[in-house]
Parts: sequence; C-alpha cells; structure tokens
Amino acid sequence: MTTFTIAPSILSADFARLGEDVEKVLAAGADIIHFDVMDNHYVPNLTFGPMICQALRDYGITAPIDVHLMVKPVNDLIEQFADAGATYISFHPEASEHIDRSLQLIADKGCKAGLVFNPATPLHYLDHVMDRLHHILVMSVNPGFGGQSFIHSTLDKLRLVRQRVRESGRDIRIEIDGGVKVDNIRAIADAGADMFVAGSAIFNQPDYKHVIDQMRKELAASKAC
Ligand SMILES: O=C(CO)[C@@H](O)[C@H](O)COP(=O)(O)O
Repeated sequence: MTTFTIAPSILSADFARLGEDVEKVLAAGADIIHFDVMDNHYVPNLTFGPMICQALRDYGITAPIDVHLMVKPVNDLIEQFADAGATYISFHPEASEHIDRSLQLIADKGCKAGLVFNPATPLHYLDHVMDRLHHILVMSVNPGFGGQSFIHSTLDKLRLVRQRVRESGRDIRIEIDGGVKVDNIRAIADAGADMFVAGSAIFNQPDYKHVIDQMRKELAASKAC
C-alpha cells in the first residue's frame, strides 16, 4: 500500500509566530515540514536561510524538515542546511555545476537527497543518478512564489517520473509541489506522486486539521492505494 506524505510549505505560514504555526500544523496531522529556500537569483524571491531551520530545531520541532533549495550555486547551502537540522535536501540540477558531487555532499552530511524539476526541465537529468536519490520533486508551478495555479501538464510529467522509478526498481519517493489543493490531490496521486507539498491550501485556512483530513480522504480514494 502506498504511503502518502503531506508536507506543508512554511512559505505560507505566519512568519511572526513560525514555531507555533509549525507545531500547530504538525498537530493537525502533517507528516513533515517543507522549507522553500529562495535566493532572489535562481528565483525572483527571497525567503529564509539555515538560521530559521536551526531555530525551529531549537524550538523543539523534531519532524523531518524537507529543504527545497531554489538557489544557485547549491553546495554551500547544502552544508549549512545539513548542519542546521535538515532531513531531506533537494536542489535543481541545472543550478549545480556538478550534480553528482552535490548529491554526494548531501549523503556525506547524513541527509537524504532529491532532485527538483521545474515544469520545463527535461528528465534526462535523472540519467546516471537514480541510485543516489531518495526523492524526485516535480514542480507543478514555476518556482518562486506560493499561491500559484497548478500547471495541468505536469500530470503527464509525473506519470513519466513514476514510470522511470518503476523501471529503476528503486524505492524513490515522488514529490509534487505547487498549487496542490483538496480538489486536485487525488488526480495528482493517481498520476504517481506520493509526497504532497501544500502551502496556501493549508496555511490560508483557519482549520489546518480539516484541510489535511480532507486531503487524506481524497488520497484514500486514489487509484494508487
Ligand atoms: O516551491 C514553491 C514555490 O516556488 C512551493 O513550495 C510553493 O510554496 C507551494 O505553495 P502553494 O502553491 O501550495 O501555495
């Protein structure tokens, strides 16, 4: 049976009360916390760095922290986020000079590695690195901002990624990120995702538990179950 992971993106959380908001979303049933790191260079927006990750660990957050690096170059921040308590670290292959080296660095620092694909990034970057991946993150919006609409054509991309993972015979998680809502999460699971990042869909609602419960109900009805 497929294990589904719900990963709220703190990009839409209340930054003035971040520790409390993260505690609240975990108590509402979230599995892990998704951390969108933007550098105003690789993407046109600026968010937070490793100090915030460390601050959440110091505050007492023990859930896995899933760091999505939207930065260029990537290696310095891989090291800093690993030291600050990241569990998973993913980066965009076109933002790394040496993809294999960056993946190895993540593993050497004791974290689990992922590669991220923008809607138009070709999947050939998966060649030769499947054995190094814990997850593959498929972006269903162009990176940089929360609250964008899901790009429907990424469902086809998800199916291709699912096929590649199946053919590899490896247990690689497939994460989707951008525009994930209660009303599309089942179709996304049917297309092959098993980790779901959702920012605005969860944090912009007053009752996080209600949204997460509805998402789980949709997932339970998916063909992937
Ligand atoms: O990485 C990104 C955007 O670059 C995403 O994680 C978004 O932050 C998801 O936000 P919603 O689309 O769910 O509001």
